[in-house]
Amino acid sequence: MKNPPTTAKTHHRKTQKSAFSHITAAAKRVAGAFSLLLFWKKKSNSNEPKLDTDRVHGQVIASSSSIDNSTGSSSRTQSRFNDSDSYGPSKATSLQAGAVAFSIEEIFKATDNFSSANIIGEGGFGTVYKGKLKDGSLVAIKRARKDIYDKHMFTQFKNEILTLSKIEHLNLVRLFGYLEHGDERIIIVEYVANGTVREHLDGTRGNELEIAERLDIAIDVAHAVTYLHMYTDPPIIHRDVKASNILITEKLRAKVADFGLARIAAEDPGVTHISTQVKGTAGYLDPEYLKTYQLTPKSDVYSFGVLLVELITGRHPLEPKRPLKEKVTVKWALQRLKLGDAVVAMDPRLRRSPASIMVVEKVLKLARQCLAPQRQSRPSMKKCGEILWRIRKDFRDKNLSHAASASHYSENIDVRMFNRNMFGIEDSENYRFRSA
Ligand SMILES: Nc1ncnc2c1ncn2[C@@H]1O[C@H](COP(=O)(O)OP(=O)(O)OP(=O)(O)O)[C@@H](O)[C@H]1O
Repeated sequence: MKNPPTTAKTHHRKTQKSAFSHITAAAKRVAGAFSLLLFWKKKSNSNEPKLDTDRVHGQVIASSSSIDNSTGSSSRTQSRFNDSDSYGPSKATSLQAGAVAFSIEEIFKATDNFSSANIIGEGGFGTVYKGKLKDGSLVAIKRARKDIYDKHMFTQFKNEILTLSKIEHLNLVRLFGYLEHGDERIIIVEYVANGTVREHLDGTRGNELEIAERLDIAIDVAHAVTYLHMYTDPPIIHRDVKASNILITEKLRAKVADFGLARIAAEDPGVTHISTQVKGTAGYLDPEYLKTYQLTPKSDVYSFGVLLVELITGRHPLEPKRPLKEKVTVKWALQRLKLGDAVVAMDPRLRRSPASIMVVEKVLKLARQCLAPQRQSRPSMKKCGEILWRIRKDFRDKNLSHAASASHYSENIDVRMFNRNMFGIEDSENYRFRSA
């Protein structure tokens, strides 16, 4: 891989800790930790195991009503995990004294008192500001909307930040820290200058990504998520892989953002999933996760499949204004693939060439695997990265051979031009006749 997963602070999990201690630690860390970011809706009173869905800023929160929303853990989760806390108060306090805890003065200074001139976005969590820290580093400062404040959840979220702030990967947006001050809840992350993949695909940013750039972005995302699945300790399931969570650098490389929905995965190899509320974004949700509430890394693979289709078609996963057959983009695109005319699903803004059409077909084939209804049939994220690498190599090879034959062709043209000038041959028919 071009960017092999590396880190200074996390390690490949080599040691098999006891299943119990891992699950216990994971459960406490994940229990409801990210509900704040989701604008968690208040508890359902029903004990019927039904699926409630709610939509906030395009996000869907679907939860079994047997779930205890105050902790964010399901009854099923609780039966698997107990309540001991690996981040006891003293440990948390000592860690909070580190770089992850910011002061309000630092944030005021960094954002020029939350000047509207520094606003760079608005999301489910609240307003996002661009800021500059004392040491000159640029950061994105995410200020929670006050109406979503929930102290209990934020406390747990802080614990999660302690874990996530240790994660470093070229293709992951670095989480620097947080601030809790009065009714302010703020998260500080690495600033990424060039908008989101969605903005680029929508044409509101940049000059429309070319197929090679889209391929690079897909590879970057595959690396980032592979890293979360395989090389963090404990493993992490992102849970919200989507085009608007992929930030783009000035060099058009991708960084996966928004660990707001991340879950620490169960590490015991015997535990294949964790049971949890269904959270994520409409159009990206793994159908098996929706059905069973069981979250595995393959749920990210499913969302990644949707992202691949987005990159190829340029369309949003759900396109309500389109004709019936085209409303669900993955269905439509995979149908075109099945009919042998994948090129119809190709973003009309992409340049058509034998090489780019080949990429479209191959990437859609990979997307089809990622979108398999049964998670066992989906490839791992690592495998996705490897397949994309091969596709990129094939693309480059094909481009090279195309360029070589084009230069051969242009040499012939030069000869023809020379002949035309020398022999006064005016039209191609004559040329063909005379040169034969
Ligand atoms: N690290 C960052 N660097 C630069 N810009 C960012 C960063 N994070 C967010 N933004 C900008 O702020 C916008 C809102 O981001 P945010 O993560 O709050 O919401 P979202 O992911 O777009 O939506 P949702 O919260 O509903 O998933 C983004 O679309 C992006 O333009």
